[in-house]
Amino acid sequence: MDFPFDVNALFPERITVLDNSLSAGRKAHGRPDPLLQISTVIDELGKASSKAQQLPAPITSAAKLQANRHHLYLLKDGEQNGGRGVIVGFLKVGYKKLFLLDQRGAHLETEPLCVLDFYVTETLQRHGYGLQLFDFMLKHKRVEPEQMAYDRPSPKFLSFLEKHYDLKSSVPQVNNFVVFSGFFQSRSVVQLRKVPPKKPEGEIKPYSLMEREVVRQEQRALPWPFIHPAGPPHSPRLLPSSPQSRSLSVGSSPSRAPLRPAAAPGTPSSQLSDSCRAKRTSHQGLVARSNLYSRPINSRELRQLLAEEQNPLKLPDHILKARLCSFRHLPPQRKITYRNRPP
Ligand SMILES: CC(=O)SCCNC(=O)CCNC(=O)[C@H](O)C(C)(C)COP(=O)(O)OP(=O)(O)OC[C@H]1O[C@@H](n2cnc3c(N)ncnc32)[C@H](O)[C@@H]1OP(=O)(O)O
Repeated sequence: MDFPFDVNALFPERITVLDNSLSAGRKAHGRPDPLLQISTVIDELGKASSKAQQLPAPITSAAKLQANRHHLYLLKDGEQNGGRGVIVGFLKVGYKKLFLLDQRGAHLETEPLCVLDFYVTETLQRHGYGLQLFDFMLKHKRVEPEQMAYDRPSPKFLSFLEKHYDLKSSVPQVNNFVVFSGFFQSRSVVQLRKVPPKKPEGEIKPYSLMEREVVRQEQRALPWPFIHPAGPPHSPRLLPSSPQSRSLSVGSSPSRAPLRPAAAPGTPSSQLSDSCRAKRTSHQGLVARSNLYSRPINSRELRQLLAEEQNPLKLPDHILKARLCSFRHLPPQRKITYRNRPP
């Protein structure tokens, strides 16, 4: 990527490390860094990178770099463009607080160094420039590739990591970050801290845990309401906190689509995250519908509810109510008492 100014004068080193000061280090003839030109370079690279990754907007810009404690490594080829130099690419890293799941599904709070953006000019890709940038950064930060987290890595980047650093077995996460199996063995990532256990009334579990649970439950036991909890018969509200509602949320219904297998190594965790979001929404809808009843719903009703949850054209609640009533041919008023009036 060339610019209408002398890249060599702006960036004397082959690889320049920029931080939030946007200073390229050595000041030319005692003058301050030409901030405007450095900003132009960063902004143009950010745009090119987002285009290459088909992102809706750049995730790298001069303004963003100034506002964060990230490091941006900028690689030039000083001999091109009539000796004025061209920019070959960049790599941006920074520390992030992340909640990650280890191989056993334990939830950990971590603060690893993350690769946030990485780009080599199209015409210069697959010439080893990416490796030069990455190796430089590893030495500068004194970190190993498996100790790092990768923010939604592209297929090219995943291929790069596998080829150069033999990183291929990723540990599925519920966020967009990818970590590899060595991550949790590494002592230096042990800003690792176990997240204190959630209260029983806590949130829905991460998807990967839910999947494990449902497999176990499907193998072992019938879901609620086939097994009734030891609770009063007229207190059947499915609270999101109850273990029953959790088993509902993980798809124990026979009518639910087959479970996806655990994310394959290298699969971008964004897909997992999307699926997780969908399942949570479904769970919440299901619980909301179940809450319409002042008694435990039976197995047929449960199946019907699950089927409705899967149906993109969800039925209005009053039709759903009528359908559920028709199961036992009882008039609606004897059958169901609403806790909440239907909309
Ligand atoms: C967290 C993130 O930043 S994700 C975003 C990553 N960035 C992008 O996807 C933007 C477009 N891609 C690029 O800019 C570059 O391809 C980079 C930065 C990923 C790699 O830089 P390069 O200079 O091409 O890497 P380098 O030459 O050192 O290594 C080449 C290896 O990278 C991978 N790679 C690079 N380009 C490609 C490609 N077009 N298709 C598939 N794999 C590729 C391959 O493993 C390749 O080895 P191979 O040629 O033997 O198959």
